[in-house]
Amino acid sequence: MAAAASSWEEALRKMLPPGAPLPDEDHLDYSISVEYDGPPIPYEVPRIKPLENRSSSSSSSAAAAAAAAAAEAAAAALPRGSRFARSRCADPPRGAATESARSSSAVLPQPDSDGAADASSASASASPPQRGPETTTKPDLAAEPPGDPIAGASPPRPPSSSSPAAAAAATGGGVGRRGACARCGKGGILREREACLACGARYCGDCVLRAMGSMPEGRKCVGCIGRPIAEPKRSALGKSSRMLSKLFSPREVQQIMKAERECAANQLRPGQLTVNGHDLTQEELDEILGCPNPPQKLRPGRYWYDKDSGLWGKEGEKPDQIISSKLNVGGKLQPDASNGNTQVFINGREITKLELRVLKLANVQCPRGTHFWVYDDGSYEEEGQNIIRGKIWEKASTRLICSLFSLPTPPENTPGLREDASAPSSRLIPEYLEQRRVQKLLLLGLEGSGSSTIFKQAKFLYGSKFSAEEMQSMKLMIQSNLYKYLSILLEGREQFEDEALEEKRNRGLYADESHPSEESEVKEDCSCIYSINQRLKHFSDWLLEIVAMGDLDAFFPAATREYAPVVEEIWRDPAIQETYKRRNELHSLPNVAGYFLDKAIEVSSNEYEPTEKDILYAEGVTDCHGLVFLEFSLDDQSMISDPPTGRFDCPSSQTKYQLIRVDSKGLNEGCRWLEMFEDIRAVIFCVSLSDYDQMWPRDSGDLCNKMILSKELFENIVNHPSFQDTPFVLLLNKYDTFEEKIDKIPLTVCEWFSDFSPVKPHHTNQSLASHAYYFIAVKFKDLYASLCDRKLFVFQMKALERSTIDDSFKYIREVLKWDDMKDDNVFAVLDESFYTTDATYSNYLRQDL
Ligand SMILES: Nc1nc2c(ncn2[C@@H]2O[C@H](COP(=O)(O)OP(=O)(O)OP(=O)(O)O)[C@@H](O)[C@H]2O)c(=O)[nH]1
Ligand SMILES: [Mg+2]
Repeated sequence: MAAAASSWEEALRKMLPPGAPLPDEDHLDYSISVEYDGPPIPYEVPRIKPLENRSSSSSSSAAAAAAAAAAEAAAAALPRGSRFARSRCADPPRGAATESARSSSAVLPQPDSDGAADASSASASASPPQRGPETTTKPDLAAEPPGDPIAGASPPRPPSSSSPAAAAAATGGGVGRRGACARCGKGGILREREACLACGARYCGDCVLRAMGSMPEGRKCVGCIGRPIAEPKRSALGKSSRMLSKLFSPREVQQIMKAERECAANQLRPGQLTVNGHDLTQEELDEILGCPNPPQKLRPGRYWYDKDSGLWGKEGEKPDQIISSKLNVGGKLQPDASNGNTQVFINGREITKLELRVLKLANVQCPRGTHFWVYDDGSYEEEGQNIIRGKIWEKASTRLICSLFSLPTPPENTPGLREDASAPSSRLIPEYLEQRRVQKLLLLGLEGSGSSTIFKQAKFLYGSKFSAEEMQSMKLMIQSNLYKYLSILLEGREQFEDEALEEKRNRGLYADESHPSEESEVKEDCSCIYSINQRLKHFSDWLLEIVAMGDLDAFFPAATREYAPVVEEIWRDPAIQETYKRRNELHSLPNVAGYFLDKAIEVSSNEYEPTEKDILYAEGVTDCHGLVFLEFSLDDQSMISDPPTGRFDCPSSQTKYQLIRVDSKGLNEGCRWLEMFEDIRAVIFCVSLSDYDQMWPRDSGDLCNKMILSKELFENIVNHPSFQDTPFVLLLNKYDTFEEKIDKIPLTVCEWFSDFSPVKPHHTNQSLASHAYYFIAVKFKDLYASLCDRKLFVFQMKALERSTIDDSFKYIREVLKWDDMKDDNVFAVLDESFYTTDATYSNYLRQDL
């Protein structure tokens, strides 16, 4: 055991930066991702072993066993062959098994004594559910050994305050530890539980069937049957759990879930909903819930509803969904229903700023004072004009824009749904599931950080092709970039020439004093290695003038072919080649300049078609107003940690992602795009590691270190109100260039990193680049924590290597899962274990890894 622990420690030590202490069980996290590319590990990664539930040992030793098993299980969450070593830069583990277990809790919120678990336990104690009439119970359940878990026929029993264990469990104190089973009083917070949707009492796998019986209304204690569910649990309705799938066949689970969703007791009640200012009656509620396309995830609250278009939203907010139109429910739609202030109206409602912007993007003319009439198929006309001007949601691009900005679109099959009205289960259309599963990822970064390369790589990777139109504009962009690169070189050449001649002159003057006879020689020699001939000089002056006037785009690429031979000639000229050797000093010259200038003639030809590599290397990406987006799926089977098996309630194993890239100009211009995004799942912020010695002009024109500019942009984005609760992933890009550079140029040239002083201990063979990488990662993490007191996730990448992009998206997917778990509170996940949130956590409990 000790040997195993020390080998784990050794393995872990190799992954950490030299000198970093081994992580402490309480502080371990996964938030810096590094790729483990060492040799295969010579030992088995520990895996979970089944817990012996029926052990008669004391509760404390059972708890110890449970903790050990959970620890082991958590260690198994590092999948065999995983390329992601989860490492951390603080404090020591004791053996990797316990360590990984802690690491999961480090990513997740710690138990909170006022948390949901307690709340529901407390509610159980405050109002103990009544016993069902058909229930018979045994006298002392705490003393009773857990029976056969499949003994569904055994009499169920709700938690009873007369049972000491249950009472202790309910109050969260005494023998019953937090999260202990409300029936047998055993187990701790790490044990899996099923909770009653009404009273919140939690039961272990051995007791759940006895407590809940055949579940005619889903997961409720027998005594709670007929009672309404607790509202916070509404989102859990119909979502099964691991425990149920262990206890029942998939078909039975389906039936229980159907009952849970559809039984009368679990539905909303009339007084809970207000629509257009009127409380709904039972009939109106029935009409809403029974319509072909009812509101999804309906909760008690105040809503507005536009009968003509079907638009539906929360009072004072933008539309949220499009439901069936013409329902006879609620009062009259008020102009201020959604709190709009645009002076543009749809069916009498003043629309919100966001709706107006999207309408404009969709090319709908809507000056102030316009009153539209919009019908449920999206066709619209101006009030009183009787001419249908088009259909708002007709174009796929408009639907995508709506989806990017979280505005609803009618389901594709809206008309067809009417016919299915009689079948209640047809309401659970997969499309809604799909919609729910779209995750928006916002990709940002300073100019040149690599965000468009990442975007393009994702496009190549996940199968979406560049259209002919995009290819054409990519070609024009590459062609005109040739001139941009050339102008940077020519400008640099002029500067180097001036400096060289100046130096020569100074040397000449010096020589003049000591050797007056050389004077005339020096005066005559006014050329140097950076000098070009008159013809090229003429071209150079002309080009630099165009650039200075900002007219480059007007001249090129129209002039591309005409000047291609000159470009080629200048590029090959020794003076330019000498200048190119000093490209480190030409900060605005991208690394790819040489690549494209080398093939100037080919690129300039009419027939030129950019290759995949050209597209990747090209700076920027063709876009619309600085915004590009891409929709793709990741095969959930390829998760870093494997998904649970047998997920019967999740038909699609593909989560859709929308990758949205806003270019740096869009960010500079008052972040105008950012405020339009609402439900961004994660902000992916890209930083070029190799920027630490680069200078870049601020808006004011003053030069500033580029890493500092990245830092400032990062701070602005983190502080942006749109992203207050959004997880951030930092992609530290261009690690390849960074590795090359770091040995030549010290990291301390950037003042933010002036305290970098690596000490290389003997026991690791980590490179300077890897030290420096960690240092930068931790700088950003500390900065982030100081701004918002959250954890920043960091990923190292080389965007030109496609595999690192794939890995980064898989890492991001994991981050989203961790974030989901955080939202739902891991203890709730453990206790209620709904599939929607447990994909990662389930690995800690699986036995078949
Ligand atoms: N060596 C190296 N070059 C990279 C890497 N990632 C991107 N580049 C290059 O860096 C340059 C800038 O990358 P972009 O993706 O265009 O940067 P950006 O963030 O989109 O910046 P703008 O397009 O200027 O807004 C391009 O020439 C890329 O080919 C990398 O990991 N390593
Ligand atoms: Mg770019």
